[in-house]
Amino acid sequence: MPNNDKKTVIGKISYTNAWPLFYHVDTDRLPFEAEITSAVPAVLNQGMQQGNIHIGALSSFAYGEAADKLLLLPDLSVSSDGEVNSILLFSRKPLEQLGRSVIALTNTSATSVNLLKILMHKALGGSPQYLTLEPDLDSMMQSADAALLIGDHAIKASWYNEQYIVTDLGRWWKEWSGHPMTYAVWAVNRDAVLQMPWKMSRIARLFIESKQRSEQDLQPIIHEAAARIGGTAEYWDAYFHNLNYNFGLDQQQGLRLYFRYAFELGLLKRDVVPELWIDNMVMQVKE
Ligand SMILES: C=C(O[C@@H]1C=C(C(=O)O)C=C[C@H]1O)C(=O)O
Repeated sequence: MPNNDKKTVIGKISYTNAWPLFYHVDTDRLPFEAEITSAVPAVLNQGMQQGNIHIGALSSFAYGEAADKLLLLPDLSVSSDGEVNSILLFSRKPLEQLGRSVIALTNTSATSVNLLKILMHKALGGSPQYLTLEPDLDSMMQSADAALLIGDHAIKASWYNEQYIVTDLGRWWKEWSGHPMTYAVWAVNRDAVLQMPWKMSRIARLFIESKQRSEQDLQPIIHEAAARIGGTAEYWDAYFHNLNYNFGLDQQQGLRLYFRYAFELGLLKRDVVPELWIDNMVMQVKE
């Protein structure tokens, strides 16, 4: 249970895709102590589920697993309406031939690995064998017919890959389901909301302000991404503009459907209806 006297901990996705919602978050502006912990989604998911991180970003699937402990913050997500460009399945064979194959999954993700399972099962009628491995394309492909990578690992692999077929999971999901896909959400611990609501809403405001400043001017983020990860400014400009950082009705419905399919396949224990924390009130997303 979060302790009011302890430092508030904010979870930050280390992948570039989430930068616009974190880039301008400056905890020095807060009238209380808060620290940011930056990690790949799988690590943040655990921290949020266990209550060691009070507020921040996590895989939407991990929110679904712990919806009884967490509430969603409104208007924040990492989503795409079709191609995402950084959730990629690299394969030796075309998709249709992967139904009985061995697929290596990155150990950094929760949403995308379960999205792949849903698509493989429901869209393709397949039941591959899955292995969870460190996100390294070459070593993953030594023990599998296909490999799923996300985030900067997927982006870098897409730059050097010459031999594998690449399937974009955002595009596959959109073509099959007709909906956008939400990969990351921003959530807050329910106990933290009860114990320190004003601190939590101050931090939630920092995310919204960061999003607004990023919308006004993406240039600093684009240039830092090119300098740190590689690639051209044009690449990053297109990448960030393609992602959607809202959590509107379209995204909510897409996520609700994803949760339903995950429940039907036994990947989630409950059929989760996302709940938002808005103006100190808890609201269910519209069905
Ligand atoms: C768009 C992406 O979304 C990410 C995918 C996640 C997952 O699969 O669990 C979690 C957080 C997001 O940052 C990406 O990593 O490329």
